[in-house]
Amino acid sequence: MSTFPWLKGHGTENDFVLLPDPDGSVHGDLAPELVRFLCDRHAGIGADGVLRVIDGAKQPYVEDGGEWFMDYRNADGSTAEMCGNGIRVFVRYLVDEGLTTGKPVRIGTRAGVKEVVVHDDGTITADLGEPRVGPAGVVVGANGHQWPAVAVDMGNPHAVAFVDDLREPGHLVDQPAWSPEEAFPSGVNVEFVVRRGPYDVQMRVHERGAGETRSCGTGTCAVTVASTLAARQERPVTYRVGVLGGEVAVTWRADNHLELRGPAVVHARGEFDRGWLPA
Ligand SMILES: N[C@@H](CCC[C@H](N)C(=O)O)C(=O)O
Repeated sequence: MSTFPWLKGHGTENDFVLLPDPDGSVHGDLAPELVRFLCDRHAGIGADGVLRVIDGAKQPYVEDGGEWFMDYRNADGSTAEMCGNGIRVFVRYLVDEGLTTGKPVRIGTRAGVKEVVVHDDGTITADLGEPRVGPAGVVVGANGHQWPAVAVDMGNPHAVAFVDDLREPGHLVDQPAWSPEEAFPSGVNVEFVVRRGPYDVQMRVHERGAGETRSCGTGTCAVTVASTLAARQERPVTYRVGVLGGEVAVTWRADNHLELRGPAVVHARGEFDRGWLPA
C-alpha cells in the first residue's frame, strides 16, 4: 500500500503517532526507519513513540494479545514492553472509533495484558500490574551530579532518583549514566523527583529511546513506588504526580497493583504517503 492512515494523540503531552493496522498487513514488521521518520519533529510528524493498533487475535508477538494489542515503539525505533501514557491514548482511539466501550477493555502489550477503564469524565485508568523493586545499590548521574536511585520494573525498567531541585539534572539531552551497568542490561528510563507533600511529587524523566519527554506513565508509577517506600507509607496509597505536561493520579493498591489515571486525547489524523520517505 503506498499510503496508510495515521493519527496523533497525547497523554499529559507524552505524544504518539497511532498506526491502525487491524490484521497486521499494513506494516508487517514495522520498520524502525519508518518509526524514526514518523517521530522526527522536524522532517516527520513528531512524537515520543508509535502505537500500532493490531487485533489481539492477529498479532504475532505475544501469546495473549488481549482484545487489542498495543505494538509500542520508541522514537528511536526500538520496542518497549509497556507505555502507561500510550495505553490511555490507545484506548481513547479505540473508543473514539467505536472499537470498544472501554468498560473495561483488555489491552495486550509485551508486558502482558492490562485492563483499562474509561471514566465518564473522559479520564482513563490503566491497571499496570505489580512493580518489581531492585536491585539495590543503583546510582544514576547527569550534569555532573550523582544520586542513589531506586530500581523499579513496571514491565519496563526505571531508576528513580530523589533530587533537591529538578534543575539539578540539567538539560537531559543525553541518557543519564547508571551503575552498576548490569542493573539495566537493556537500558533504563530515569526519573528525577522532588516531594511537594506527603502524597504529592513532581518529576522529570529521561526516557530510554526517546530522550527527555514531558511525561512517562510507567515512570509516574515507579516514582509512586519509590516515594511510598521512602516515606514508609501504608498501602493503598494515592499520589498526585506532576510532570512537565500536566498531572496524573497513581494508586498503589493493597493487592500490590499500580493504577494510573489521567487524561488522553487524539487530536489529529491524516494519510501518509510512503513516497515522502527519504530514499
Ligand atoms: N512514555 C511511556 C514509556 C515508553 C517506553 C519507554 N521509553 C521504554 O523504553 O521503556 C510511558 O508513558 O510509560
